[in-house]
Formats: sequence, C-alpha cells, structure tokens
Amino acid sequence: MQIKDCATLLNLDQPTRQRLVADQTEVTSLTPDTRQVQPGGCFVAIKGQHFDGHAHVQEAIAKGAVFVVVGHPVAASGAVIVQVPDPNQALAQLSVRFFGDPSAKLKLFGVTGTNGKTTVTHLIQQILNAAATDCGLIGTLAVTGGKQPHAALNTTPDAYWNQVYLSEMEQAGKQACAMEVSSIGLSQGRVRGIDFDTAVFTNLTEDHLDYHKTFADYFEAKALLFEQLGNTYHHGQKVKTAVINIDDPYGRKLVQRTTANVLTYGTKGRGDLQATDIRVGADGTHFSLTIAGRRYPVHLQLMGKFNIYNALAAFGATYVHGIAPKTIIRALAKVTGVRGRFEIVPTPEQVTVIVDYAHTPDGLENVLQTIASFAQRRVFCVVGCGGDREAAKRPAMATIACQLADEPIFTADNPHTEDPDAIIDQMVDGLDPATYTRLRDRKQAIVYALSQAKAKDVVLIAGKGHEDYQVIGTQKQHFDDVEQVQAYYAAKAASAVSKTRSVNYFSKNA
Ligand SMILES: CC(=O)N[C@H]1[C@@H](OP(=O)(O)OP(=O)(O)OC[C@H]2O[C@@H](n3ccc(=O)[nH]c3=O)[C@H](O)[C@@H]2O)O[C@H](CO)[C@@H](O)[C@@H]1O[C@H](C)C(=O)N[C@@H](C)C(=O)N[C@H](CCC(=O)O)C(=O)O
Ligand SMILES: Nc1ncnc2c1ncn2[C@@H]1O[C@H](COP(=O)(O)OP(=O)(O)OP(=O)(O)O)[C@@H](O)[C@H]1O
Repeated sequence: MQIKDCATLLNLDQPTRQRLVADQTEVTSLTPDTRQVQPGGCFVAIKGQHFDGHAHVQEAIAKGAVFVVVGHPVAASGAVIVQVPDPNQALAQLSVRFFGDPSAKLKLFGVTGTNGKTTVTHLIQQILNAAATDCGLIGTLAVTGGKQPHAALNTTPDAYWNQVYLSEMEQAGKQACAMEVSSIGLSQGRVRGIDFDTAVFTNLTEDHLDYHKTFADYFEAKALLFEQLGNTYHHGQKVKTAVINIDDPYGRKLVQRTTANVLTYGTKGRGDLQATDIRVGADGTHFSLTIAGRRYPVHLQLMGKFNIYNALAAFGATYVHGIAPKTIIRALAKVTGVRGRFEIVPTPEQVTVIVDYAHTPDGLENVLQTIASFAQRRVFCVVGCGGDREAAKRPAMATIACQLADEPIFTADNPHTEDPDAIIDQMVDGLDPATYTRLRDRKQAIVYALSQAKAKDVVLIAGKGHEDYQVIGTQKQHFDDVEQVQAYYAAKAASAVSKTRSVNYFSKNA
C-alpha cells in the first residue's frame, strides 16, 4: 500500500486529498498500537479509556512511522500526518485495504444475540467442516483457523485485529469463518468493513445494560449487523441472508431491518425452519425439523431446548449456502458439546457435575430448566455475579437460582474491584437466608456443593464456563471450575487411600 492509496480511501478534506494523491511512499505495516509501530509503517491514533494514541504520535514517528492518522490536530512532525473525523473508521478502512479485504474471499457468518453465539458459531463450523468447507472461528473461546490459535481478549476483536485474523485464515486456506459479533463490538464499529454473507440472530434478553444503558440501545446495536448486510443486490458472488429467531419479539423486528434475504426459524409454529415434536431424553434431544415442506428427524447430543434454537440457527445459516439437510443433520448429531457450555465433568461418583457459562438471568433459567427436565434428585447451583458491571442482574440471577435449584450456593464470579460479599449482598437482597448458602470463596463453594451432593444429585457450577481465571481486584488469577471439580475428587480419592492405609497400619500393629 502507498500513501496515495489512502487519498481516496479515507474521509479527508480536499487539500489533504490533493496533497496525498501523488505520494508514492510505501506503507509497509499498519497498527493502532504504539508498541507495535515498525519503521515504514502507518500508525492510527485511537483514544481509548486508558490510553490516547494522540498523545504518543511523536513516539510513533520516532519508531519509524511514515504515515499517521489522527482525529484532532497534534503537535508532531517527521511523517505525513492526516486528520479524519473518526480514526476508528479510518483504522477499519486501512485494515481492509492493507490486508487485501480477506472477508470478501471467505464465506463470513456473523452471529449475534444475548446467548448462544459461541455455541452457534461452533455448530456452523462443525457443519461446514463436514461439508468439506474449512472454517475458522472468531469468538469468546479463541480465534482459530490461522496458522496458530490466538487467545481471545474480546468476543469481537477490534477492526484491525479482525482483518489480521481473517487474512491469516485466508492464507491458511480456510474458505469460511464463523464469527461472534457482540453488541459492544457492533456499537464500537469493530466489524466495519467485514463483508458478511450471513447474519444470525439468536435472542435478546437483558445483558450489557451497564454499557448500552437502555434495552432499546442494546437492540439497536444488534440491529446494526442486519442493516450492515448492505442495501444493494449486486454483491458479486455473495448472496446475503439474515437468519432470524422468529419466536423472539426482537427477531420479528429485525426482519424489517434488512434488505437481505431472510430465513426465519422457531419452535412455536411459525418460521421457514421449524422444530416440532421436541423430546428430551437421556441420550440428548430429539425433534422434527421442517424446511421447504420436508420433515427430517434430528437428534442432538446437546441438552436443553435452547440448544434446539442454536441447532436451528446453525442449520439455517448453512442451508442457505446449499449444504444438504442430511449432511447438516448428521454433523449436528455428532457434536458432543462446546467447552464450558453445559459441559459434563466426569466424576467417579454418581453425581452429575455440569460447568456452564450461564451468566445472564435468561441463560441461568434455561440451564436450570434443562436440568430440571432430567434431574432425579436434588439440584445444587453454585453461582455468582461479576463485579464492576451489571449490578442490575444480580438479584434476578439469585432469585432464579432459588426458584429452580434445591440448593443454591452464592459465591464470587470475577469480582474485579468490588467486594465479593457486597455483590452477594445485592444478589440475595430480599431472599430468605434459610433458602440459600453463601460462601464468598469460589473454591470453597464448589467443594461444599460436591461434598454435600449424593448419588443422583446434579451440581451446576454456573457463570464462568471455559474461563481459566478469576479476576480479583486488578489481578487475574488462575481458576478453572472443571479443574476444581477434578481436584476435589482427586483429593477425596487420595484421602480415601491414605485412610485405608492408616486403618491397615493400625490394624496390623494392633
Ligand atoms: C470498554 C471497552 O470496550 N474496552 C475496549 C477498548 O479498551 P480501552 O478503551 O481501554 O483501550 P486502551 O487500553 O485505552 O487503548 C486505546 C488504544 O491505544 C492503543 N495503545 C494502548 C496502550 C499502549 O501502550 N499503546 C497503544 O497504542 C491500543 O492498541 C488501543 O488502540 O479497546 C480494547 C482494544 O480493542 C478492547 O480490548 C477493550 O475491551 C475490553 C477488554 C473489554 O472488557 N470490553 C468489553 C466491554 C467488551 O468489549 N465486551 C464485548 C462483549 C462480550 C460478551 O458478549 O460477553 C466483547 O466483544 O468482548
Ligand atoms: N440459544 C440460547 N438461548 C438461551 N440461552 C442459551 C442459548 N445458548 C446457550 N445458552 C446459555 O448461555 C450460555 C452461554 O452460551 P454461549 O457461550 O453459546 O453464548 P454467547 O452468546 O456466546 O455468550 P457470551 O457472549 O457471553 O460469550 C450457555 O452456557 C447456556 O447456558
């Protein structure tokens, strides 16, 4: 890329555009991060919550930046510096150009909604792989599909990293990418410049209201994905489709918000794609799927009615790409689970232990209702709420746990800089203390639940799913719910062995 290429790309005033139009200086790298600036590169100054790139332009130039994009005038010299109204938008425009617009060459699936994004993207990946279409993933668990996986800092990375990851996937020979698109990512413009083929809506319930302030704003952020599918019908090879949960009232609104083709799905008698005759058994979930007047039996190993919705979403997203229903159904039947999503942790006892990422009132309710459909005895529920965010959902989470679990145990999630006890106080406000147990230390809470559970009980450990850390204060410490369960049973087995040994020892010497 040369500086002159940016003349028509960026939102520049006429004199600046004329100044750049003949500049053949090569721009050999691009970054919004002062720590990554390379000689010959372009630096885009971004103002974040903690760091403002504008205050560090001279530092970027000292590191060799030849082209700098800013949002307001800065006192710096030694490079071509241009001002644009929105540096975040400029970063997206430059990234698409610099990395050769990889999303145009991949089948791009964007999945949004309060719950189900991770699950649906994984299901889409499994189906595409079964149909010999190599698919990468961008989402909460990680970014995969390039040469090597990347840990996920955000569910939806920023505009620069999206293009980096997509170009890595393209270079690694991937043909598709399924991407989780968060409402925060949408409202911050992180997916600007990504040419989605298919946008999927799962559902909308209360979440992230500390960020979006009102439910209406939260919905508007989600709606952006469907509006951004475009307003033309000449997308080259891309046929744009919105796949929408029509049982959700917000899904019904979204149908009006896109000019793309729409495929709706649901379980309540409407939708192009419908699930009926739903049966939950010990071997998973069975239902009949109807599409285009044909009916297919489907079996999922995944538990829970919400996973039927996730399966319908993934079915719709891949069906519109011409994948045969039977191929999709076979692939869905093989999926055993997604890490930290209703993950059954094997135990040496007849206690069913489930680790699940449910961290919204709706998510927790769904998981507990699913457990109720097969639980034979008591249900324990270890759950907490995150700190420094979303205080409003705390009492709702605890009330649902008290209503749907026999033994709710309230504990810490990621308290961040809040006092875990203060968070639990807000959770249990108005609840009868006789109806729950509170143990602020998450390890102790898990150990307590496991030690109380008897054969045929179920222990749900909710809220952190795949996370292998706990954020206490400003420190991120290693903590993994699955490991805690394994450690508990390993310690129990070791103590049983040592007790047996000591009994033998004493009996031998008696
Ligand atoms: C509130 C928020 O959205 N924050 C995001 C924001 O961070 P920030 O404003 O603090 O950034 P910053 O550290 O001030 O840096 C600003 C700029 O300066 C640059 N910088 C920074 C340091 C330096 O030395 N030099 C430098 O140039 C950075 O590269 C960046 O371009 O920009 C960062 C880089 O893109 C994001 O990682 C970060 O997400 C944080 C981690 C976060 O927690 N975000 C949450 C709210 C979020 O986005 N969540 C959604 C939804 C998840 C869900 O659905 O559950 C998500 O998509 O993850
Ligand atoms: N379609 C759904 N409807 C309601 N709840 C769901 C649905 N799918 C999953 N869940 C619940 O929400 C939890 C999170 O699921 P998943 O990770 O797939 O959602 P997500 O949208 O990616 O969440 P996040 O953005 O917070 O990572 C699951 O562990 C499950 O409890």
